[in-house]
Amino acid sequence: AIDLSVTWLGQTMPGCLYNASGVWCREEDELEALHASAAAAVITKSATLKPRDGNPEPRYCRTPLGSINSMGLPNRGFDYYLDYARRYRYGSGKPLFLSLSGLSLDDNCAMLRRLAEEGLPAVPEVNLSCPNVPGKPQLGYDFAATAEALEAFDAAYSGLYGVKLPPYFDPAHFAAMAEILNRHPRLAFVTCINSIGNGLVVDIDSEAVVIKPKDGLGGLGGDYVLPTALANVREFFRLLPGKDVVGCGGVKSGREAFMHILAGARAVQVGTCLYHEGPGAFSRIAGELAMLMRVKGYRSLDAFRGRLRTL
Ligand SMILES: O=C1NC(=O)NC(C(=O)O)N1
Repeated sequence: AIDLSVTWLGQTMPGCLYNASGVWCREEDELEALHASAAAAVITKSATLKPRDGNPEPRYCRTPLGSINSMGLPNRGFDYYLDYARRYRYGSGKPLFLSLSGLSLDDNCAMLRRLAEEGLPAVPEVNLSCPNVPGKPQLGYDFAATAEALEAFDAAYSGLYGVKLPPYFDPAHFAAMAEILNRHPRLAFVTCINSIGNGLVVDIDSEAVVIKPKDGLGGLGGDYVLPTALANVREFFRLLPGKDVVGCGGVKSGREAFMHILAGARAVQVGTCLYHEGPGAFSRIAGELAMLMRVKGYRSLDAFRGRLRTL
């Protein structure tokens, strides 16, 4: 039999696929649908301390190659997701991750401290990479600010946590970030990647952009981002010994999930594809991955994780 289970963060989850933060996870009924699906874990929409409406619509658009979004962190606020985390069924074996995207370092630390006080099994994934809040540059592109933030996170939260990284495009940037991330032993995982920020999709019929915020600039997902996502997974897999890398970006079938794991991913998140297919995507993709493994003679993910060959 094919084993798709993943052991990390001191627990074993029944599979390797779950949602990317932001997709199918803002409302409790969405989260419950994910938990009831073949998703092996659940992560909540990035929370800010207070509820947010987000950016004006249209703010999401599907394209033949994926998606563009400038949601602007619309969410129910930290208390809503903390309340959900209090009632979540951890006994299912499906971990719950809380995505935190504070609008300031103080907000991120306040949320981490509140979460620590609760002593819940939920694991924080701190979003360093939202590209869509006007006036808020992506923290992950400011190395000094990232270094300062991680020191503060360590002081605010005594458990294991992760960060959601933006895509990087230069070996010097991979090295600079790895040097910072490797200072933090309780930073247990990085999720690579968030959307490729500030793309521009043009509709030639209307001769206009397709989303309203930021004059049409938005984060790209889907086929557009797969090679960049795989590069970030493989580089951080090499550069962060002892940490896990979660793959996110361009996964729409067992093939891309296989690629992410081959590149080193411990687990794999699904965003754009989930947005359009719904939670049924998880059983389809898991089945395709299992079939691919069977054909190749792999019985578990450990048999090929990180074994991407170079020439
Ligand atoms: O981190 C984020 N990445 C995105 O692509 N969009 C959302 C958002 O805009 O809320 N946040």
